[in-house]
Amino acid sequence: MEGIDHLADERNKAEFDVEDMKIVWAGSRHAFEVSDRIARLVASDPVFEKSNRARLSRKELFKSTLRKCAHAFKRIIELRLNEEEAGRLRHFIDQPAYVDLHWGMFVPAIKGQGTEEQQKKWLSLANKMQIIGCYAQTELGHGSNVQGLETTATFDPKTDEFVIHTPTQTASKWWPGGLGKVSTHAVVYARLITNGKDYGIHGFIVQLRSLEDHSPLPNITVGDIGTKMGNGAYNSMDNGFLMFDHVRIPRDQMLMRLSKVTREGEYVPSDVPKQLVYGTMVYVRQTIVADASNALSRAVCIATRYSAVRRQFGAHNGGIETQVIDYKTQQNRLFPLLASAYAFRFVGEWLKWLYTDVTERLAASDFATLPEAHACTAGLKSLTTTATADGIEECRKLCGGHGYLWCSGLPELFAVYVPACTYEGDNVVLQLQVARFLMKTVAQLGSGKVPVGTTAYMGRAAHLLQCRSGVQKAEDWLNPDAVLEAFEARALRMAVTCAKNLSKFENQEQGFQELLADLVEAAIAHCQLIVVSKFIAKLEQDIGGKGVKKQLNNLCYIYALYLLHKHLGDFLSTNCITPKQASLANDQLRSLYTQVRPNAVALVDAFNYTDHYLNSVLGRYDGNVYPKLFEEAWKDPLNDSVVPDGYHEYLRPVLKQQLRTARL
Ligand SMILES: CC/C=C\C/C=C\C/C=C\C/C=C/C(=O)SCCNC(=O)CCNC(=O)[C@H](O)C(C)(C)COP(=O)(O)OP(=O)(O)OC[C@H]1O[C@@H](n2cnc3c(N)ncnc32)[C@H](O)[C@@H]1OP(=O)(O)O
Ligand SMILES: Cc1cc2nc3c(=O)[nH]c(=O)nc-3n(C[C@H](O)[C@H](O)[C@H](O)COP(=O)(O)OP(=O)(O)OC[C@H]3O[C@@H](n4cnc5c(N)ncnc54)[C@H](O)[C@@H]3O)c2cc1C
Repeated sequence: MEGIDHLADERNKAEFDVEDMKIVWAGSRHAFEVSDRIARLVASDPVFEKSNRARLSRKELFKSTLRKCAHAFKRIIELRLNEEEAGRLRHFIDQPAYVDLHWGMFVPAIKGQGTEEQQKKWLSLANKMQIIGCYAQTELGHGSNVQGLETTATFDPKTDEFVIHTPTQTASKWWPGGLGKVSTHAVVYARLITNGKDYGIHGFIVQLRSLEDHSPLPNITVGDIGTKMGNGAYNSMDNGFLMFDHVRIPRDQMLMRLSKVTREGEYVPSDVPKQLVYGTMVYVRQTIVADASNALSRAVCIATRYSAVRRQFGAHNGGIETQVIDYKTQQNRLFPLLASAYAFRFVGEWLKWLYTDVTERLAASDFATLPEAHACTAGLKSLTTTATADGIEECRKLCGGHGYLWCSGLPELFAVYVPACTYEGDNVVLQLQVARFLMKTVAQLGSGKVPVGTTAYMGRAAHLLQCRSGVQKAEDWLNPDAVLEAFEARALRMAVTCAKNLSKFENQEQGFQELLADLVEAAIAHCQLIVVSKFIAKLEQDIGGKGVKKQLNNLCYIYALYLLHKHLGDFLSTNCITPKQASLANDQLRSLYTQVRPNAVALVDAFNYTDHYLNSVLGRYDGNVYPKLFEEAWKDPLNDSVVPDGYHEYLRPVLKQQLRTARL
């Protein structure tokens, strides 16, 4: 029935103030108000309709994406939206598009790697979208191994130009978003060659298409790489291929903030770490961590509301059946994901702070925290995207059969989200970067160099390598010190074990390759510790609102104790806890589930998602699921006619044939 809130009973059960929790989730009252206003703006604009996305052909979907982007740009200008508001507008439109790469990578790459003069020239064009850019790094043959890229940029001193060339098929750029059909320009990563010497990978601004008629410029071959996983989903994006046949660009289109090539062709190396050429990736990884909680919370919101609506079994004497959310198995799968959504929100906030801090330090020529910023962004990007992709799929299963329908919102969300485990660095490759950082830190223990920041705990190695958990009863697992010590001891012991095993190899690199799987496990343990510790740190902040802190406390310990339960092998094999303590952690976890249960729907309401943004029949705010499932079914093109197209050609003859056979 329209107008009835089928989840009203659930909402009435809440023991905290949802409006206050909305502010905590958003990060500030200001952030909440901006998000709320812009989400409503998008939801009320028919151009941003998306409920029929799965039924569009790729061409129709792509054209609708262009239309949405153009309309968004028009609205941004008409309403004089600022950068923050424009970013929220793109977010709530919720359709991957070339603009994501233009604003998310092309502009940041120029800001980070261009000289002041280059920024002035290119950003003034890019900011007005008089040019549209993408980030062209990955090639057909190499993505993870950036040093293995083959595209060349050879300096020609006669003309003061670089010659950009694709020497082999595997050197073709392949994957850049926005490249296939839209971008007029790209930041192209290529091997810089001058005076016959290869100086490695550098960034160059290259024009790809005419600003008059959009045709590719001479000697440039460009196109879309083809349809990707899922209906709708990431297919609104024109991921592209690109080949250069000796394309010439002026010397001043090399991004020269870090290193330079002079008019004479002399290479002037950077006086700052060469890794800064990877700076855009650090920036984007940080934004991907912040975004993980958006995707996970969205799936959890759908699964929680539907789990409260859905009833199966348990009716006695004709009574009402059990809401599936009341099954402990459902809670054990759903509530850790709810807790993870909040955990990733807070670690994302912290990572943003870390990124801002390192950026300010770099500007003051302090490079000391760059390795840690790289390890944190790489490791947390890997951890949060893996957990989010797996979590979305788990939410689909939590919704039973109906979760598999496109209109549940979950299949498309999964298909859009899952490449986050690959782009901006394959998640295993990124954890190996963390492992290298940890092995270096362990090697320096005892050298007098005190580990700081997220590795500060390693400085307490003497204690952490021999301590035993003091937990004696289930409630002891709600003590932050007990939880932190267990996670710190586990992370340190795993890292030290890897370091010891590495030292048995004469050739360290060979040893590293042999121990890759263990190293990844140690890196994950370190990253999980970061998330747990940042959640605990959040609880130490001044958080107001009726009952809000209590709920966050419950979620924090669900997150930590669920991880402990899931990775019990690590905690037991490193002797950080005993089997009895593990069992107490489980008892505590069950008790926390019971405490969260009456608040579950309100905890997902606190995300403040509009029905437009969720785009899910199962996750509707009013819980009116069943009539709406029917409405969606009737909209399917197969139901346009009672007898399907093809009946006369293909179905009737078969049925007639069967009749004849049956008569024989
Ligand atoms: C909300 C999102 C907003 C906007 C985006 C919109 C949409 C997003 C959708 C899709 C966009 C996708 C874009 C892309 O995918 S772009 C391509 C991304 N590609 C990668 O991520 C490649 C992954 N590979 C690497 O990053 C590196 O090559 C790797 C880290 C694997 C290093 O390999 P290698 O061991 O060969 O290292 P070297 O290059 O020799 O360097 C070693 C040295 O450098 C340090 N290092 C490495 N990376 C960084 C870094 N980023 N920052 C700082 N330092 C770095 C590394 O630790 C070593 O240090 P040391 O041991 O001291 O020598
Ligand atoms: C949707 C999408 C959008 C993208 N957008 C862009 C873009 O805008 N611009 C751009 O430049 N690129 C983009 N990319 C490319 C992306 O960055 C790369 O695909 C990504 O970095 C992974 O690299 P790869 O494909 O070479 O994987 P590979 O490295 O070939 O990975 C294959 C397997 O090998 C394993 N592996 C590789 N190296 C190691 C190692 N050293 N140790 C152990 N295991 C290893 C990996 O774990 C993985 O299992 C995009 C990709 C996708 C899917």
